[in-house]
Amino acid sequence: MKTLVVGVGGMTNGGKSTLSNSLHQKIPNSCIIAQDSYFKQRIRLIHMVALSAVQVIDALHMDMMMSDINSLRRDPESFLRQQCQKLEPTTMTVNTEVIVLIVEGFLIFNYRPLNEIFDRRYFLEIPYDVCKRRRSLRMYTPPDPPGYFDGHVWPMYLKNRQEMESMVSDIVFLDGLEPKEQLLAKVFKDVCEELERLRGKLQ
Ligand SMILES: Nc1ncnc2c1ncn2[C@@H]1O[C@H](COP(=O)(O)OP(=O)(O)O)[C@@H](O)[C@H]1O
Ligand SMILES: NC(=O)c1ccc[n+]([C@@H]2O[C@H](COP(=O)(O)O)[C@@H](O)[C@H]2O)c1
Repeated sequence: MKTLVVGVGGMTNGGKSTLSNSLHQKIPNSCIIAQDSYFKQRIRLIHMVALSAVQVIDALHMDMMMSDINSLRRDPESFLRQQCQKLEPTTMTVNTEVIVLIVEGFLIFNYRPLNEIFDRRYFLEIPYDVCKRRRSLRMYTPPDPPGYFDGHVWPMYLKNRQEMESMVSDIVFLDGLEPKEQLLAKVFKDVCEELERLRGKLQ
């Protein structure tokens, strides 16, 4: 069984989870692995002053994330049977030759081993003021302290983005201001075309 791996990256509040969940709903035999589920526990509990450390790849258990992704690619059926509590609810029937794995997160393109396995890469971007407003409406654990967005989140986004652009070139940038339905239609069409190509190759 072949896995088509779709990366949905982007800045905080760019709309990654929204797009990934809608894609998952629309694509039979798909599942999501979200980078947010791999934050280190120590970082979650850390005192506010150290929150800058949260915006970097070292704050995440990328080894565990890779291990889950590799297990899923090796044997989707048994992986999903074991992990169904941990992953997003799945529309998987598994009875297929290709499954679509949607990997979403704010630093998915900043980790080389993960980067290498994507068949398609998308990056959702929104302007500074929209990002700041959307983020101010969200409640994180731990919550953002005052001044956190301008002091850490935005500067680290700029730094991580620069690093990403020096590492990867074939990213499709998406305007996160576009209506959700429009973004979904665009990516869905693209993924369907890729699936057709892949199925053609497998025959
Ligand atoms: N295309 C869009 N247009 C307007 N608002 C959006 C869009 N996509 C997501 N949102 C909103 O932005 C906020 C953050 O979306 P979310 O998908 O959780 O972002 P991320 O996973 O990138 O942090 C949510 O309130 C969501 O409803
Ligand atoms: N889910 C967690 O355990 C956790 C822990 C620390 C920070 N965060 C925040 O999550 C953000 C990334 O997620 P979004 O891209 O969904 O905003 C980071 O900017 C970080 O501040 C999440």
